[in-house]
Amino acid sequence: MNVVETRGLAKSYRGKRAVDRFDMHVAQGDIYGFVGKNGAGKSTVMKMICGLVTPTEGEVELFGGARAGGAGGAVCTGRIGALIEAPGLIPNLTAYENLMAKALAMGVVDASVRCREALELVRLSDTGRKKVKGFSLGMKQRLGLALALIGSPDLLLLDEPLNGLDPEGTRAMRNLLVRLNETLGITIVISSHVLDQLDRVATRFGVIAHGTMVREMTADEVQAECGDSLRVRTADPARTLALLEEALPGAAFRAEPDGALSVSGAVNQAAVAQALRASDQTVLELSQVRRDIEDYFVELMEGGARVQAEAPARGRGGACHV
Ligand SMILES: Nc1ncnc2c1ncn2[C@@H]1O[C@H](COP(=O)(O)OP(=O)(O)OP(=O)(O)O)[C@@H](O)[C@H]1O
Repeated sequence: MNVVETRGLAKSYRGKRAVDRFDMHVAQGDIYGFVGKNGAGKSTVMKMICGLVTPTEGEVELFGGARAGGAGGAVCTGRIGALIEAPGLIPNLTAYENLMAKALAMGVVDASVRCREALELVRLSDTGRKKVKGFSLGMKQRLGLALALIGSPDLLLLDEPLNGLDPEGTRAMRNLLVRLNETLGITIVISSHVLDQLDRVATRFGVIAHGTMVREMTADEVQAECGDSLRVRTADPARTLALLEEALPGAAFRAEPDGALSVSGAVNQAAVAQALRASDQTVLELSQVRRDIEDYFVELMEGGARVQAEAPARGRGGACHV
């Protein structure tokens, strides 16, 4: 079952599209890495999912039950915990008091027990009488997460939860998210503009550029696409490209800045070597390289931006595209 599915979702601010024709699919149990540059539309999408912002067009389906636009959002908000923008902590209260304030406002049964459990989960049980204004950024982020956990949500929406954390804080937060996902079965959507914060935890990725979904893929698909490629350098790159394109129809080629060719897809080193030998090319280099995941996502984000820039003016209410 998809916990979140959006269809043709769009949001305009003062006539300008922040999100457009946006289709997203988050399956139950996913840790969904939602990746996009600053201003790509991640927060706006997350706010529409949890009902904080009303879509201009399209719909959000949550937990398999359709709801059009912002209508009906209240039905599901109890099942969603969100940490979007600042966590809204009260600086003069302790961690426990902050949690209790929210739990009581939500009418949570056994509020005290639930708050202590949440503190335990985020490893803040030992903060006692310390006021939140004295917390580190990492502690505040973890308390923000504990606030989002009040009400025992099935889905967590976390907007840039790793922003500004030092390496230790980042690791603690990542481990915590994996624990919540694995032990409590919570589906988690985490947005970030920095991929290396996500690639160790996400099981699925969605890449957004200029408000539109560029690509969704599982972590395994990303690994496969970032798998080994070949680097070929010869004295005559243009001729080599023409030759390899003809000899290896299943391969994809990319010119590197130094004149080398990167060859990926259904191809192996022996096939390339054979094609080059057959044409009497002088081979300066033929080696296997692993593609950098960060580079791959940047290419996707920039590819999406190009598609967006080249797209003709659209009418309103069109079909969904991925
Ligand atoms: N309330 C608003 N009023 C007007 N424009 C807005 C509003 N909220 C967002 N926008 C615009 O919508 C676009 C998408 O913003 P959004 O915050 O969703 O992006 P983001 O991917 O979350 O960026 P960041 O990583 O910087 O948080 C931006 O151009 C932003 O300026």
